[in-house]
Amino acid sequence: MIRFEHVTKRYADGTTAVDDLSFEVAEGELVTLVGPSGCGKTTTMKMVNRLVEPTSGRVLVDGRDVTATDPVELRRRIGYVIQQVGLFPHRTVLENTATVPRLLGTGRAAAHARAAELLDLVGLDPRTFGDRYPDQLSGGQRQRVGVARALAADPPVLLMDEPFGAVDPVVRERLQSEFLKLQSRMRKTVLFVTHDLEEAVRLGDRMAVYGHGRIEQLDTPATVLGAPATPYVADFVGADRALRRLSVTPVEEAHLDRPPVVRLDDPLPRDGARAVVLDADGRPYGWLPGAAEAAREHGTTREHGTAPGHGTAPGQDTARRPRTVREGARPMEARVPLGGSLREAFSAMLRYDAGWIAVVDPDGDGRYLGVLTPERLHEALRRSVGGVTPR
Ligand SMILES: Nc1ncnc2c1ncn2[C@@H]1O[C@H](COP(=O)(O)OP(=O)(O)OP(=O)(O)O)[C@@H](O)[C@H]1O
Repeated sequence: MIRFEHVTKRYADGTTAVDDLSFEVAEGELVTLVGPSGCGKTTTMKMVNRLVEPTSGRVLVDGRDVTATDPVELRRRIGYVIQQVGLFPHRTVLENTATVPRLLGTGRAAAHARAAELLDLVGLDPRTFGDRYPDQLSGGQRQRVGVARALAADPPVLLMDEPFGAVDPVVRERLQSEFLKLQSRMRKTVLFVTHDLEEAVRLGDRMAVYGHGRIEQLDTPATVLGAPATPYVADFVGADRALRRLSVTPVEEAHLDRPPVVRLDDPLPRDGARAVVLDADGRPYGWLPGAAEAAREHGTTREHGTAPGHGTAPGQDTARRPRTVREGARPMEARVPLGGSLREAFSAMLRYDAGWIAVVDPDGDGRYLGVLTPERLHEALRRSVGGVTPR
């Protein structure tokens, strides 16, 4: 747990970087600090591991005033990830990752084994990357090593200062997703500085919006976006905050439709409605057009007689018509986990031009739970951005 009590930092030249700051990051919580350049985010963070000392007030980590702790020992207990990752150029990726455990006295073999585990955890195969040097990695890979290295001593507290700042938006989004997955397992206490509002919204259990040296609002992303506390925050989160809310509004049970379900090995229902097709493990496999829909399509094919690879010999139409669910099933690629964001669902719907999105169990094996239709998605979107609740 990290606690700031009336902390002020005035630099020697008189700049007040942080002004009477009080807030707390609970154990296992990830708080993002977001705000314009120069508003004191980095200074706040550096006061936790004593790279900067407060002018007044106290910073406590796990109840202990950091100024009463030896800075070297403190920094070993607090993982620190920065944008310019600061890897040692003449050490391999594995050696870089094992740095802190080695400093803490762990034997070489054990430290390397742990480092290999961590590299794996952040998505770098230690057999491929372990023996490389930092300049043989891409920017995104270096960032991952930075995260792995910060985790190596298993610190309860992580400070992350624009850790994904140096990579392009696509890689950044992937690193964010992976980090979220990791955090849901590790539950570290994290202070995460970013310029990027999307990132702050996506990653934070809570987000602190900074004005000059002060926090203007500290709350869940949904609340900051939905009910900005001050005109400054409203301005900062922008006019399109309603849209941003989509990123933080989860797909819920109540949004789901439950059309008929058939199994892959079932016989084809004759007069059925459109159905969802599940495989033997209860995962979505595809969808089956309703009888009327299928007949319409076959009618069209017969009329034009142009289906590729088929002649016009009598009886072929019947042969072409599927007889089992497996033959008749069409792919259903668009899927989101329950609890995934409406934004994710919306973008899957657009990407696959899909009428149905399969909603699956987020834990384990992707079991089918229901579908999200365009109508239900629309309804959920309207509710999320504060529109009229449909009756
Ligand atoms: N060592 C220093 N001496 C004097 N002023 C400093 C020092 N470090 C930072 N500042 C000033 O303190 C203020 C806050 O800086 P800080 O780096 O904490 O902001 P930030 O919000 O992290 O900015 P950015 O997003 O640009 O990194 C700025 O006005 C900065 O110029």
